[in-house]
Amino acid sequence: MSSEQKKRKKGGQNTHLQKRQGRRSFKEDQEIAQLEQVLRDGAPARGSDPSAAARDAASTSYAGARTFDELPLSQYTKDGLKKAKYFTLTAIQRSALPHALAGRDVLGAAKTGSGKTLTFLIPIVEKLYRLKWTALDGLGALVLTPTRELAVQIFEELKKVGAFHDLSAGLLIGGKNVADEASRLTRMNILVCTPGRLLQHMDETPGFDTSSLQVLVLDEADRILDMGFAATLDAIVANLPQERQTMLFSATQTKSVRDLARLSLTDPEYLAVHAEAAAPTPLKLQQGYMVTELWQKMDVMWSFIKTHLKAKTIIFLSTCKQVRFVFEAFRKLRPGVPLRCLHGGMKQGKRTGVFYEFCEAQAMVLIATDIAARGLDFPTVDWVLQGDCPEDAATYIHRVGRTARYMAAGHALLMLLPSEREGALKMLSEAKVPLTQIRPNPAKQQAVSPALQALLSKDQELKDFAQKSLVAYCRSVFLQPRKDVFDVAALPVEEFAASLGLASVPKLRFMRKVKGKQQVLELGGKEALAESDGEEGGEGGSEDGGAAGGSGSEGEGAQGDARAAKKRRLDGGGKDAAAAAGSQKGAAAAAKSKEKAEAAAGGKGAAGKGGASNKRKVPEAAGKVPEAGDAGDDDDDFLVVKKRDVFAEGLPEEVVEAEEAADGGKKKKKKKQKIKVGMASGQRVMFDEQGNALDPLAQLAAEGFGEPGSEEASDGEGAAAWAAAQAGAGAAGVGAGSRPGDGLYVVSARPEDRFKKAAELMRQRDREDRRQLKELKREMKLERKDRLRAAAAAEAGEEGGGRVVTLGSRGGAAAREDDDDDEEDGGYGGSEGSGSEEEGRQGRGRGARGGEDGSDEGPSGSGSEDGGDSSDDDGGRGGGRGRGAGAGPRPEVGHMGMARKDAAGVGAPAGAGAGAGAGGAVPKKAGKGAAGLSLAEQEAMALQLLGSRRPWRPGARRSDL
Ligand SMILES: Nc1ncnc2c1ncn2[C@@H]1O[C@H](COP(=O)(O)OP(=O)(O)OP(=O)(O)O)[C@@H](O)[C@H]1O
Repeated sequence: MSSEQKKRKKGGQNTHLQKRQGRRSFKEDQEIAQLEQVLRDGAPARGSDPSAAARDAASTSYAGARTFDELPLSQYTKDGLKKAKYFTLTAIQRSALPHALAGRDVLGAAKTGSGKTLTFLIPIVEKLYRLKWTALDGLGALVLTPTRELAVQIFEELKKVGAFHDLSAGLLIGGKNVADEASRLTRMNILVCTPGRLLQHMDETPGFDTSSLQVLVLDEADRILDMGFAATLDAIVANLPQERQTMLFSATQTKSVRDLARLSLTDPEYLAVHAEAAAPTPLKLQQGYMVTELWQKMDVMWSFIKTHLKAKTIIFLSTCKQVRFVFEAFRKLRPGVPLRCLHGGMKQGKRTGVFYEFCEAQAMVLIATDIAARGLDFPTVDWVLQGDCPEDAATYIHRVGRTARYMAAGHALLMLLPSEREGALKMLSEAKVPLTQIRPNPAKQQAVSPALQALLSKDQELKDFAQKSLVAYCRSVFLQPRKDVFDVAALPVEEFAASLGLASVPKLRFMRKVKGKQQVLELGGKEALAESDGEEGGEGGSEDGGAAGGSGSEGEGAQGDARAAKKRRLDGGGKDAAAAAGSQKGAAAAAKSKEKAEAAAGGKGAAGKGGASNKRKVPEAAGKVPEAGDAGDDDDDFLVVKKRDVFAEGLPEEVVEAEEAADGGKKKKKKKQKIKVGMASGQRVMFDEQGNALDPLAQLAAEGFGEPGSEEASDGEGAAAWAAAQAGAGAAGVGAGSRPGDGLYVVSARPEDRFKKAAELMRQRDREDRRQLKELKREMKLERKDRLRAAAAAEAGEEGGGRVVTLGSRGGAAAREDDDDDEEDGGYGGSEGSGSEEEGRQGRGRGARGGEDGSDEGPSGSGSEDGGDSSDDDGGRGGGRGRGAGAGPRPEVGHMGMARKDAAGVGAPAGAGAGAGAGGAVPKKAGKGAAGLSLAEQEAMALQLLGSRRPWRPGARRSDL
């Protein structure tokens, strides 16, 4: 190292040391002084909306700023924003940032996807910068979020905003090793965390000091303030200094004075930028609802998926157990689009993997609980389908807010039971949610129940899932506090069970049949809960929170609270529930016939076949049911009844029905292509280089069976046969003799011999295939083990302090200084870390696509199975061979479910996944052709081949002969 370099390095270290001691460069000091002055002099008037102010370049006021450059921000923050391509402010940023930068308490409310995250991250980073915060100053800011995924997402955004700052940030979420996290907490300046884990550290980690905290942020504030987190939050706040800046953000903001008092806000600025808007949901979001009988739900969801194969969709269901069952069942039926699931019962690594995978997918269906309802910024989601009615309008707004984010458009469809229709529509219209009724297109509806029945009869685990799913759903309805919407007595449980593929209804102790109708027992809340908990083997549905009345913890470590809250609610609400259900009986019974008639009209698909009766008629022909090869054609056809704008009520019902009938009739005539799932094809199908299916004999011939020069031809028998054929081929009935080198084929004279030989050869190849497949599986198993080991190592590394990052790449010396720690701890420093992460993401993305390829191209082949299934098993990190992607050398990258570009994920996945899919698949057309030929026909074809004047070459079509 030259002396100049040494000097520079020393200088850099000195600078870093100075910064650690709170000393800044002269330039930074100057900038900070200037910023302080502008913020003081130009602060917007209290109670004003800065976005309404006109921008005056001459004035010192920064109210009315339209771009980040016009705000009094440090150059480091401006550079970070520029690097992340953020230039102009969104509405909430225009309104709230000027107040927040001035250090005021803020209550920000704005529609989903409108940029609230930056609105609180920028002031945090700026405040700590202006205070010349250093590692020695400890914790300066806390961001609380209700879910782990949201915390991860905010942490990523923080890395962008703070890319050029010298601040350390950590991610504290449940599911990690607390002891390891503890060792590093003291070094953190900014923490993004879920409440449960933070409180745990406050209770258990010696030296975790929050006394100098400057900023507290509650993202999804109404959720954190609600019953589920109440006790946790109160305990956290009790540990924080009174004097601090507090900011609350949500699309559905709380105004409850009681809530705000708990946080001791000081003269907060309430900024609700879309309060006057016609709707609380994004403008470009098209929203519809569909009335569906409970027993039609599976069909409708399946049909929706099958008719939106190219879309990116989130399906929300009430409970973990429903999500698990629907995911597992649909996955086995291979709809033709990758499926993933997300719920609180999953391990954290898997959850994070699915989160990133769904972020990157082009077309995918994510089946999720309300754990995914809030804050998650999945790019380009096309559809949000709510399979179960949300517990309240806020949940509805957050769920649909996963689509149509920022400037994008999106679609949302809500499925309502006839018994929920009136109450839910009233609840949503009070919240000003614009909804239009949509009817399913009967011609596009597919019944899935027969396939489910078949699956469940063979798969005990899936059957258990189905039973638990049914119980969890009924219980969630039973526990819903809004009795004007949810009526457990109105649930047609038997028909529902049949629609899930169950032969009988599992025991529901909280419901009892009385005179053929299900009625809620007049049980006390606790009793009901105890019974239903016991029923599910103690696997409480509390993790699903949402459905259980909104108090669930979403698996965030506040389960104690959730359970307590649930019990409280039940104590007070159980009897109410029973009473309400009782009082609803009469009205419900009266309303039911009308509702059912409407539902039957609305859901003519299955109902059309099943009639308008309430009784579930499970379609008889199991073959009719969804198959991998079934058309998943035009998006929206399922929802758009022909010649009808479903978002604008139009044609009279009779006309539509007539059209539907006519259409349906036509469609029925079309014979559907089927692949017999699970049935052995009995035939090997081979493909030439162009991918054309070849019949076995042709393939054998093409590959040189009996060909001169080949083993067969060169052995005595082959040569003799050739000679014999030359001499008197006609006598042998072959007539195909030719000289070696002509490219014609010489075979044994007797067809039986030839077939015997061919059969033996095929058997040999089958054996070889099986061996190779076994080998492949073994390799994949080893890979998976390696990956798991790497992931475990990464987790262990990361658990050593959650995720930690030093914000800022300019402190090169700092980054270097911390490098050792970062490696050891599974953290990573500054921009280098994010760079490799980006690469990793790409790698993993490709891996995923490899899996998709495998899955899509080989519906029943081994390749597809390896690709599709195992990708799910692994938390959906790509499929096929591409799954090796997870094993990157940097543990932190592995933990986040991402792979490095140089890992197997790039080269191998698509090719391997697709290859395996194609190789193992039995495409219908080819399989049928081969299977359909009798021995004599095959013989005739062989003769035709053998008698051809032109040699058969791989790649030649049969018609070329
Ligand atoms: N000023 C901006 N310019 C460009 N894009 C932005 C800007 N601010 C935010 N975004 C982008 O808009 C998207 C939504 O932002 P964000 O997640 O902060 O929304 P939100 O209001 O918090 O939504 P939710 O209520 O669902 O939590 C993100 O992808 C973000 O990168």
